[in-house]
Amino acid sequence: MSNMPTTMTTTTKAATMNESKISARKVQVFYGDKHAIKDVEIEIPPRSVTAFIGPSGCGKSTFLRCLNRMNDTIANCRVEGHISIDGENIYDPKVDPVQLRAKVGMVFQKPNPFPKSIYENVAYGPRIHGLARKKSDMDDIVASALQKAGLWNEVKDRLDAPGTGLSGGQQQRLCIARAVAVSPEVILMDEPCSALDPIATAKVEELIHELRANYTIVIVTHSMQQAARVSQRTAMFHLGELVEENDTDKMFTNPDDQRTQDYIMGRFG
Ligand SMILES: Nc1ncnc2c1ncn2[C@@H]1O[C@H](COP(=O)(O)OP(=O)(O)OP(=O)(O)O)[C@@H](O)[C@H]1O
Repeated sequence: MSNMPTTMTTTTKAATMNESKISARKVQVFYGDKHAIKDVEIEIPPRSVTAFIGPSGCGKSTFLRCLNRMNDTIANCRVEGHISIDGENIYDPKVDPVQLRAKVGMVFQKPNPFPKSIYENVAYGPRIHGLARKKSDMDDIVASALQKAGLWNEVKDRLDAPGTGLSGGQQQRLCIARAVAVSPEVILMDEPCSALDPIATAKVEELIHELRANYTIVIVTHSMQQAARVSQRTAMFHLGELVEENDTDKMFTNPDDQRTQDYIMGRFG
C-alpha cells in the first residue's frame, strides 16, 4: 500500500509523456561562451497551441529554433540535451534536417514570401520533397494549402501574381500555406503577428485556432493577450530558464512562479 502513491504518480507521468508530441530534456544552448538556454525541460502536447512568453532576450526564439534544428544554421551555436518528436531523437545523426523541417515547419516574424508567384511559393516545398507526380496533383496541394491557410478565396483568381504583391497579412497567411503544403505535423511560429495590423492579426489568430485541430503549434509571442487568446499551454522563460509551464488559464490567473506573476503584471520586461 505504501508503494501506491509512487506507482500512481509514475503511471500518470508516463501517460502524460506518452501524450506529448515534443519532449525536451536538459536542453542547453550556447552561442560561443554565452549560455543562452539552461536546462530546459518541457512536454508539448499534440494538436494544441503552446505559447512561449518572457522578456526580451530570455531565449524564447532560441529554444523554438531547437525544435526544428534551425540553430544548426547558426555558426557559433551549440545545442546539448535531448529533444524528441513522437519519441524520435531529432538530433540523431541519422535524421535529415531538411526532412525534419518539412515535418516541423516554421513561420517567421516578418512575412518572407519568395519573389515568385503565389502558386510557386506554395508549390516550392512539395516539389523539392517530391510530393506531386503530376501537375494536377500539385494544383490540388496548392489549393488545399491555401484553403487551410484561409487565403484561397482571396487569391484563387490570381495564383500567377507575385506573392510579394499581397498585403502583409496575406503574405503571412501565404507563408503559413507554404508551411502547411508539405504536410507538417508541427508548426513553429516566431512572433507571426508582430508586423501585422490588428485586423490581419485577428485573421492569423483565427487561423491558428483552426489549425490546432490538425497540427501541434508552438508560438513565440510578446503579447500576453495573444498568448491568452490562442494557446492552451503557456511556457514562461526568464534569463534562459523555463521558469513555469502551465495551462494558459492558470498561467494568467494564478501562476505558480513569482517571476511569471511579475511579468504578466508588467513589473519587468
Ligand atoms: N546568433 C546569436 N549569436 C549570439 N547570441 C545570440 C544569437 N541569437 C541570440 N543570442 C542571444 O541569446 C539570448 C536569447 O536570445 P533570443 O533571441 O532567443 O531571445 P528572445 O526571448 O527570443 O528575445 P526577443 O523576445 O527579444 O526576440 C540573448 O541574450 C541574445 O542576445
